[in-house]
Amino acid sequence: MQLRIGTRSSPMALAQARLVAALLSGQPLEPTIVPLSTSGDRWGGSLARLGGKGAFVKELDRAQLDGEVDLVVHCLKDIPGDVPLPDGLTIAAYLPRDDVHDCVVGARLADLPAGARVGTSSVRRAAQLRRRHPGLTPVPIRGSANGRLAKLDAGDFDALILAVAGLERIGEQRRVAQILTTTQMLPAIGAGVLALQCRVDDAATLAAARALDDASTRACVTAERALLRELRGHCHSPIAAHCTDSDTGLTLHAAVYSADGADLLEATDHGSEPDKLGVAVAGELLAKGARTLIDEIPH
Ligand SMILES: NCc1[nH]cc(CCC(=O)O)c1CC(=O)O
Repeated sequence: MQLRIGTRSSPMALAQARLVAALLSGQPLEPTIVPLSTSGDRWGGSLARLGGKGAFVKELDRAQLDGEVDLVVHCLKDIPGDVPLPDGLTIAAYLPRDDVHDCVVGARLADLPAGARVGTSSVRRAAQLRRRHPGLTPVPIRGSANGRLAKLDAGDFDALILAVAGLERIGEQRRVAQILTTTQMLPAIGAGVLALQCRVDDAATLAAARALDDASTRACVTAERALLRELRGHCHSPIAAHCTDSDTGLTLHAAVYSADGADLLEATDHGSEPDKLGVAVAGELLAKGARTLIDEIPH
């Protein structure tokens, strides 16, 4: 049976699709990769003007609903948290979480001089950077991870903040100068997790994808995404969270920042039911005033 995997065309997305194809290959499946170009990839301007991060996933979703592809591989981090998945689509599997950390490329943060330009477009990363390193200047950057590395090499920036998992996927992990601990840089919701999306009526693809689902990762990201949903966070929200799973159950730690990093609200809770845990931690953050910080930043 042929199984067409739809993906964005960036080197990172193609690497992810190849990884999933390798995991799925074997009788009776013959995975093929169908690279699609999304308006998010073609557009060089501000993502906010294109409708946010959703620009990267919307067109893949449409191609899948139209039957052009059978399986779509998304970075979970890129799937909007404030809107439900389109009707007719479901996440059949979450692959085991890769490295969840952000890192610095080009220099260690402590070695950078005052005023150094640190490339990141993430409100979450910029807020945490401003909070811990007020002397450094976060500067917006767009494009694929490979494109960002090229801009660093061209001298446009003094350092970059990127996800370790992304650099590993494009074979550039040697460029990591400093791994940031989750205390130094609390990760994005869903960081390091690949989501395998299927049509709800496609039993054959669903069955193949479900075999790759990692239950522990599913529990953790279900808690993280329940939090995001309750906070009504969008891709420009300064929200960070990390859920871990151990013998004693799930622990969800979450934070909401002001864009300048001056304000920080934090909450941590334990539990065994992922959705309830996410709702509980979101409730604590809202009780502390998270709504005001989140709504300060335009969608
Ligand atoms: N926003 C783009 C994006 N989406 C997922 C990853 C990396 C892999 C991951 O965390 O799943 C990246 C690149 C980055 O943030 O450096």
